Amino acid sequence: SPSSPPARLLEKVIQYIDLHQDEFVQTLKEWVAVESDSIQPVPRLRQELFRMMALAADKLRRLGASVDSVDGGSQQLPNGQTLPIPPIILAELGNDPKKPTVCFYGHLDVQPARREDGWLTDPYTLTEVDGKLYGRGATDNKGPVLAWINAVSAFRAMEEDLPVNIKFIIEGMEEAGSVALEELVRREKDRFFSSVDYVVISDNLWISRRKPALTCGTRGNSYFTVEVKCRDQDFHSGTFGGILNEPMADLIALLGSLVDSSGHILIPGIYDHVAPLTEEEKKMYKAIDLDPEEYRNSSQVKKFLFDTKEEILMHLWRYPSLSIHGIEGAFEEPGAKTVIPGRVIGKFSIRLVPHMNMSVVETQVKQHLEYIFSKRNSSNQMVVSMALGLHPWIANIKDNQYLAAKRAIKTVFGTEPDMIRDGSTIPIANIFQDVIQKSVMMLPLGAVDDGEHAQNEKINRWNYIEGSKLFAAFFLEMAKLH
Ligand SMILES: NCCCC(=O)N[C@@H](Cc1c[nH]cn1)C(=O)O
Ligand SMILES: [Zn+2]
Ligand SMILES: [Zn+2]
Repeated sequence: SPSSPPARLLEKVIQYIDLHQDEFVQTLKEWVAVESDSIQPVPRLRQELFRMMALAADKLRRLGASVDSVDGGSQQLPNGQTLPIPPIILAELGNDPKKPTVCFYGHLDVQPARREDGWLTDPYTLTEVDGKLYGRGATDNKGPVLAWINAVSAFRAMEEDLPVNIKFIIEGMEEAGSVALEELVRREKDRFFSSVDYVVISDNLWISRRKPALTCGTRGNSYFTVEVKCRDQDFHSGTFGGILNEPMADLIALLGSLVDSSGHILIPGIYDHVAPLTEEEKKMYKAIDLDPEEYRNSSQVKKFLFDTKEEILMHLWRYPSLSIHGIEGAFEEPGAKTVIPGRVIGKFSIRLVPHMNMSVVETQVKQHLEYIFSKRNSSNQMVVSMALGLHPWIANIKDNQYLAAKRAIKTVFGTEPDMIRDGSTIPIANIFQDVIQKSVMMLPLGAVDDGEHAQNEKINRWNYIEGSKLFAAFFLEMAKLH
């Protein structure tokens, strides 16, 4: 049919991927075996990250790509130490001006994982149980990066012309805040990115176990610290308890004033600019494949704040949420130490949605906390700062690549995708959209229960292999639309 890719070629590619699936799983096993943890700033793990990036560069070179491993410079740690940042890979395969150029972004660093955290298998030994490939990084994000490479390698192995020009930008510091990435994207705007037409990111999950999805938006995040200080040293509560405004009591009152037990944010004006709910949007939530009971059970939560599918999705995707993350300086070890912390820093963040304004939110938060603090008549000092401001991301789903991806999903999975948003933030999406001004699409491969960042992270063999086919079908559909 005019809307499906050249059927015979796709059939051949699909057959190739099926036949070589054990090799693809073996490569994922080799990549998962590298402890490329970017969070713990220790030299041994940095070496592992460098090894990971070298493995990937080598794989891409063997595919025939020209690869530039761009020096990432160094990272200054709060303790004054510096650590090298692993190189960012810029690679390209094909530069036919008649074809569209699709750039894939991915990351090969992972969250920390230790067997004793509750993993049932060694996190760095990819282990298959009932079709599930368990291992740190299996779904976030080594599996999807390899799925894209598998798709390219299928065309190469069969000596078939690639339907699109391919570029890669692969980093090793995403979990640590994509250190050095934005600067590189800005620097390469008129070089590496000048010929890029589309950017594809596959770094989030479906909302279902079996039904594929296309992501058309993510929430942003404004991350705050609130410091309450009496003095730099701690106190003995026997010697000072009763005669001080205790910083911890002030901080608990401040944090306790932010959100009520129904999840409603208590900061005046915070909902003022949230986009009104439309009828069309309501229909979109209805169409999503999510069983709220199954979701709740598999999350091992007794009760969510909301019962219906529509309410749950809206509160994850289209309303802001406020989360309290932690308190620096609090006494959090086991035991019964009678300390009064002298200086504490509370941390919380607000997930932002269209059309909230970052600087308005910052002012609203600061004014609210100042008001609550002033009512306490405390002699302590309070300082509120917005440590991080990440905007929500909205896709242009009218772009050709969304159409191509929908068609490819239909061909490979035999179904229309769930059109979803994501409650988390993928900051690089806005950077690509704003800096290089190219169309960005999020095309996830992993199932809802893959457990990114958690113990027993996995990707299903089915998702990994069908995902490789999906990317191949997507290349063909993109070529047809060009
Ligand atoms: N499924 C992909 C999630 C990626 C992720 O975890 N992003 C972080 C980014 C962030 C936001 N605020 C600070 N960092 C997230 O928490 O959403
Ligand atoms: Zn990720
Ligand atoms: Zn992650």
